[in-house]
Amino acid sequence: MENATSETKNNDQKDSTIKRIELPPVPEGMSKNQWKKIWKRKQWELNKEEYRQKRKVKRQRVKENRQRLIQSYVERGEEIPSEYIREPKVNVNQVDSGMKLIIDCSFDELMNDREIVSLSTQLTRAYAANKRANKYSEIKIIGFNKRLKERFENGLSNSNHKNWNHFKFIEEPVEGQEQEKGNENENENKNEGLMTSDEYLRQLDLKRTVYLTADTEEELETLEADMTYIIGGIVDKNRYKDLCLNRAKQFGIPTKKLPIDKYIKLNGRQVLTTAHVVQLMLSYADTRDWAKSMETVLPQRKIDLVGTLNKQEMEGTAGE
Ligand SMILES: C[S@@+](CC[C@H](N)C(=O)[O-])C[C@H]1O[C@@H](n2cnc3c(N)ncnc32)[C@H](O)[C@@H]1O
Repeated sequence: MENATSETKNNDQKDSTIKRIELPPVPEGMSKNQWKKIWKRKQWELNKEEYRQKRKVKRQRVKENRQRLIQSYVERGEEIPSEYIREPKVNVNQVDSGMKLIIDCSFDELMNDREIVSLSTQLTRAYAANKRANKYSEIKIIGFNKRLKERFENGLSNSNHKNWNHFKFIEEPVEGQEQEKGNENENENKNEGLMTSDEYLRQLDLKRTVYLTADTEEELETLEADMTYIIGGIVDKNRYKDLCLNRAKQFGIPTKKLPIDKYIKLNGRQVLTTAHVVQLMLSYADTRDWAKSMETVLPQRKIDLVGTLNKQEMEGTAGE
């Protein structure tokens, strides 16, 4: 044990790659606490790559040790202790949030190939988040066609997306293909069959549906069970302002924006990625705490820390 401790100490001492700079004097108009937080973040930014490397090496070491240990139990014919058996990546205790989410992916022609790949990755993130959430949501992907569908069927063929739990891909019929209803379709959209995204949006109950968009005035204050929230499935680097707002208007669907401004201050525009919005909704459905959800879901670089702390101090909204 002693050896292990001194080895760790030596490793730390040897680690000259981590740059540490003493806390400079507190800038005027800022509290010491605020400054400390900001300084900590700056130090982290400075050493980001080194930390990433360290984490990678450590993960590999832990993995190898674990495999060696397990192997030794197997070779001795002994039962593997429960602490070495990995928890499944599924949250077995999760309950239905009652909230339904739709990701509207009807924007193929507005994205380039890289953006399609990015959107597919975001959908896999949304699925992973839903699997782990304490409160899951039934999530439907509408407008599933063209390059996105191709990406899942070729590039991501191992993802087994047709069998994802609580996640349905509603395929669009391709031209000349007959509309299927019922169970014949072997993919997961058993009840809906093939359906265009427009058809899907048209049959929604407008009183129980909200299209989320950053381009509207009204804020989403809380989430209600039995409501359907639509999120735009597009990666557009802010090229198409009002795109989803106009789509919602076209179908008479009420629109709301996330109450970001009330809780945190963001660097740049308040337009989030599709995956972050799904994660935020799942987190809020569980915690009922916007500030906490935003701080855990959104990347640090996106949050303006000083602005956020000032805002929360002034408005008393931290953890509200
Ligand atoms: C990358 S954004 C797409 C931006 C696109 N220009 C549009 O018109 O929505 C992905 C989706 O996340 C949701 N979203 C992003 N930021 C949001 C916000 N601040 N409030 C509500 N929804 C937001 C919207 O549904 C949006 O369509």
